[in-house]
Amino acid sequence: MQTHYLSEDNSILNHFLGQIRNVNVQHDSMRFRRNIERIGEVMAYELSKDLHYKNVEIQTPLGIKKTTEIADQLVLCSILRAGLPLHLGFLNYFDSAENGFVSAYRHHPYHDDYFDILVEYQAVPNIENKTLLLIDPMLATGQSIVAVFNKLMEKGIPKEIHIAVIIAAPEGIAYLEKHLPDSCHLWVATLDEKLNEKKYIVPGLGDAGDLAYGNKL
Ligand SMILES: O=P(O)(O)OC[C@H]1O[C@H](OP(=O)(O)OP(=O)(O)O)[C@H](O)[C@@H]1O
Ligand SMILES: O=c1cc[nH]c(=O)[nH]1
Ligand SMILES: [Mg+2]
Repeated sequence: MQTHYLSEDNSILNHFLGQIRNVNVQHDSMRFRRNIERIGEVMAYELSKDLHYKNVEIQTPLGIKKTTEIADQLVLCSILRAGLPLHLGFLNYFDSAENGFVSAYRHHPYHDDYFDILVEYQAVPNIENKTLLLIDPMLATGQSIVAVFNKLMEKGIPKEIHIAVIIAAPEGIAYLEKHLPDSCHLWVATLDEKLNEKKYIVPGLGDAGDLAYGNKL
């Protein structure tokens, strides 16, 4: 797996990342969602440098300009709920992409310390031979992404696969390296220290889904 880290240079990306982490700012849920969306826009721009392009000629009012356009057929697929605002950011830039949505949640069948991932809802277009962007803001254990990835592969084999996350724990990256094909690209906006005993990312930001959409039962 080829992993790309996006926040190593100074840029406006770090400003948005600071706001989604900051306990004095992140509880403004409209700003939180908008910042996640803005991060999606920055990530889409960075990822676009790695796509394939075709030559085109554009007719302007005064002449013809030779330029390039994205040649790939993109499918954006995000994991509910927290993937929604990040998905929107990617879609703002990749506006002709097809879109898929898959649910995944941590299910605690016995006690708080054990969970498995349930993938129930799927609304996904044909991904065969296309460029799949799998989108989720948080890569903690990596189990949600791998569970969703395995479900998606039942539907077809994409030509290329990019996974885009905002905050990643080293444990999650190691899990993806073990369970996903080597050809996958992983795009990480920022790398954190570790997971805590509840498998939350430290320092992380807390629960991305709750911050975006409120607490759930
Ligand atoms: O790497 P993992 O250990 O699988 O954890 C990461 C998952 O946790 C979050 O979703 P969550 O389960 O909180 O659902 P939500 O978006 O509905 O809040 C996040 O958006 C990922 O999908
Ligand atoms: O730190 C974490 C881990 C899983 N899900 C989140 O939203 N945050
Ligand atoms: Mg959550």
